[in-house]
Amino acid sequence: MKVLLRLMKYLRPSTKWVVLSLSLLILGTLIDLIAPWLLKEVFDNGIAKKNTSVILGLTLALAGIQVIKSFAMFLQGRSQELVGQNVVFTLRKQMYEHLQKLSFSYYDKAKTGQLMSRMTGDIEAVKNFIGFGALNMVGGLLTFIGTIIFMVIMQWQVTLLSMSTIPLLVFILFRFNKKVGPAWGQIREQMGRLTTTLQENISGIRVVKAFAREQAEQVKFEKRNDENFDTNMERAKLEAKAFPMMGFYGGLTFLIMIWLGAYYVAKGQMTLGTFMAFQWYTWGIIWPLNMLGWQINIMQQAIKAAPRVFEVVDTPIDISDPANGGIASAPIKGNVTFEHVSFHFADQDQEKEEGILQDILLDVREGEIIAVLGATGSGKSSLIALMSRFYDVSEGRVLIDGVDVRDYELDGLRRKIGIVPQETFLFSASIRENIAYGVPEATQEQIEWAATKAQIHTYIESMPFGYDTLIGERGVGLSGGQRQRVALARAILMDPPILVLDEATASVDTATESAIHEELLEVMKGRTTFIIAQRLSSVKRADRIIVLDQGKVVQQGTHKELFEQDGFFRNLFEMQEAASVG
Ligand SMILES: Nc1ncnc2c1ncn2[C@@H]1O[C@H](COP(=O)(O)OP(=O)(O)OP(=O)(O)O)[C@@H](O)[C@H]1O
Repeated sequence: MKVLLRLMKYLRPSTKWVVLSLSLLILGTLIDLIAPWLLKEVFDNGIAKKNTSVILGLTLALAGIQVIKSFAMFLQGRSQELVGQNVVFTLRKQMYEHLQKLSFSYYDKAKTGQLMSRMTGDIEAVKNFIGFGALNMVGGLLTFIGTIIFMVIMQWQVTLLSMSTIPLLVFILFRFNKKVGPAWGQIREQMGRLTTTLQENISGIRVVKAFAREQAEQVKFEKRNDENFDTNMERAKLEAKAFPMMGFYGGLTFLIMIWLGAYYVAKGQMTLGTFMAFQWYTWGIIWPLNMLGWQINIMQQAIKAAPRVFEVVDTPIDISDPANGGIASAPIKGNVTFEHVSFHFADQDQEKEEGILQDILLDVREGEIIAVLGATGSGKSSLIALMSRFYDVSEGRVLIDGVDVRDYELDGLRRKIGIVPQETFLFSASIRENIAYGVPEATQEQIEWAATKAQIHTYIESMPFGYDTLIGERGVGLSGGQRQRVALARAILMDPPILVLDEATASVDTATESAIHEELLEVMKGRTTFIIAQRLSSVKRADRIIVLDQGKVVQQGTHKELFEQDGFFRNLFEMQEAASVG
């Protein structure tokens, strides 16, 4: 009920269309109720009294109201669809906007397939109810009640006696509603899991093929498909049990009405016209009840689908602008301070697990080049993520130019930090659009300048369509290193005071890496740059190197200072030296 009430709130912006649709529905129902009455008059006042002008007049009246009804139903269908589409539009917009605002913590756990299924199938189920089922239910109810009233006025004994089967019909419907609800809940959930399996399979198809796991994947998918098939069959079984029974009791109503009606006509307690009208009216009782089965289906789907959408929309946004809107980021120069920073992920058990970062103290001057080294999983990427507020610190503060990052206007803060992430994501658009992603208004010269700095300009020029070359969603047509260079150009183009290169040259060969670093020297000038790297060759230009180990800074200093100390840095140096000699 709560879900339905919440869904009804989405109708508010379309109030005038809802009112129009309802009014037309009432008009259509009234016409349906008047038509059998006119038929009764044709028999009783036309045929019985052999009055042809009454017959003609009433037939014309019947035709007239049918024309009006057709027109009303056309308009009603249009306005009803508009109401449904408006609700879908608003829900989809709300969900998409909310997804844009949710933080990394949410996406760490979110399943893409589930989100896609909620955005499409679940919202569609809601639309079917709002834009079709709900109003039809109201229409059915009006027809049902109106028909009984008209019939009782005409001949109450036959009406009440022929309706003796109705309580049974209502009982069947009640039971059906109770059982079909959970089935629809399962079906919606299974559709989400099915889409997730499909999405993961397609995204990971290269791994699937490389490990020859197609057969196993097929089995996994089949299992999900089977589950969905079985639940749908269970639901169909419920329908198969309920609907024919309803049809049977409906038919019985009709039979009783004919039998009793004929009996009453024969006894002279009912006119032939009323008898004929009753045959028509009976459908006004049977039809809404039979339709109610389908309408319950539509309603239950919506009741189970809507909470899946609301769950996303209701997820609290944990990282957002400060309440006062935040400090403008325009003057940021690039001084970065980590002040006793500790960090753990939201789902970590703080009692049992150590923090990902522990009591980090770091002061980076504007324009300084800082290399961050450390073993895999030591917390390098996490440290950097705190600057852009991809996550918020658990303790301490991260300051940029002396201001806590949580006090800046969020978008502005992020635009001041150009990041080349470990994993490059390119959109299915042209190379130009991909490079200009952060600065869509950039000129061709600016884009080419950034591409040159990232050592990718010459390659782009050599492609048949140059900067207009379209790349697929995984950067089809580009190698791993080339993709990384496009991502590098994207960050450079933002002209940020703080630049973060997270293993940004890990996928390029050593010659290209050294060329990129030569070019980057100029780019890095005047910018605070964080270089996360495993290769020492990438960090040799750094002013200072910090070494992380299990979330703590264990070494800090210049190349020379660290080389003179025993520790991770010298070990790494010696290992890489040995490897290059070997
Ligand atoms: N979303 C997450 N939830 C929980 N733990 C996480 C999450 N992301 C990373 N971790 C853990 O946090 C630790 C630090 O990860 P981080 O990515 O910062 O390491 P890193 O030094 O950058 O590693 P690499 O060099 O392999 O990229 C790792 O132990 C990792 O398992």
